Amino acid sequence: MDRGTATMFARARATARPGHRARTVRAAAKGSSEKKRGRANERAPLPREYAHHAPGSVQETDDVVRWGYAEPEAREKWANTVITHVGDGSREPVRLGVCVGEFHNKLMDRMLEDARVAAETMGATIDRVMWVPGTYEAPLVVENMLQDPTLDACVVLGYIEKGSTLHGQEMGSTFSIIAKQLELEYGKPVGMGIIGPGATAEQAEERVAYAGNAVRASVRMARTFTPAEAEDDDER
Ligand SMILES: Nc1c(NC[C@H](O)[C@H](O)[C@H](O)CO)[nH]c(=O)[nH]c1=O
Ligand SMILES: CC(=O)[C@@H](O)COP(=O)(O)O
Repeated sequence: MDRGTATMFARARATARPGHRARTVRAAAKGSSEKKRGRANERAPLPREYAHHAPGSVQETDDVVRWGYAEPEAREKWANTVITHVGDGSREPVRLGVCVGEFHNKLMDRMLEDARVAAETMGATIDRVMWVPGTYEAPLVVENMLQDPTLDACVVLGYIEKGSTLHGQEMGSTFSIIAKQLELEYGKPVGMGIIGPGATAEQAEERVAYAGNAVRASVRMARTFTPAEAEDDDER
């Protein structure tokens, strides 16, 4: 990480809302409540519509995954370590906001549908969708969605195409830094369903499933880290 980026993160941490960390921990603890335990471990089959998946991605398989640390011969080595997989054991409903770039409208229609199917499979709902001209417009929408107490997480869908200059790279890294900074500031996950930068149209076609990946990741994250005030709102 270069110095400018490190300074930006340091500033974000310094200005993060006071007490947020405590709320996050409380929310995580709440995740193990009776209510959540009741719906634990239900799994719906995942659709396999697209050819390309992130290699080795756990979310992308319905097969039983065997973890090295859980094998009998490894148990002793890990006996004193708490090992968890974020979001596991919870089917808590998660309310998502989705921000989509109009720049590649046809592809985005398909990514949005992939996101919807993934949300449904995960026991989450997409409660709000906002289309923006392109990825550069997404940061303000992400912030707005994270501020909304009726939403638990936000997912951004986009495609940053291969251009002839560094414009796309600049867009991608600027957006990534801001999105992750906002995630830390608000303590709500921001799912990154962005293809590229630098992806050709053919590569983009094969990566529509990045939308579902981002939904599954942010739903799992929200189940563990959703801030207390968003949950409290539900319980009032
Ligand atoms: N070229 C891509 C864009 N460009 C549009 C910008 O995001 C923005 O709307 C414009 O600069 C006005 O502020 N957006 C993408 O999402 N993907 C691209 O490949
Ligand atoms: C990634 C882009 O925005 C792209 O369309 C712009 O192309 P260029 O890098 O040739 O300006």
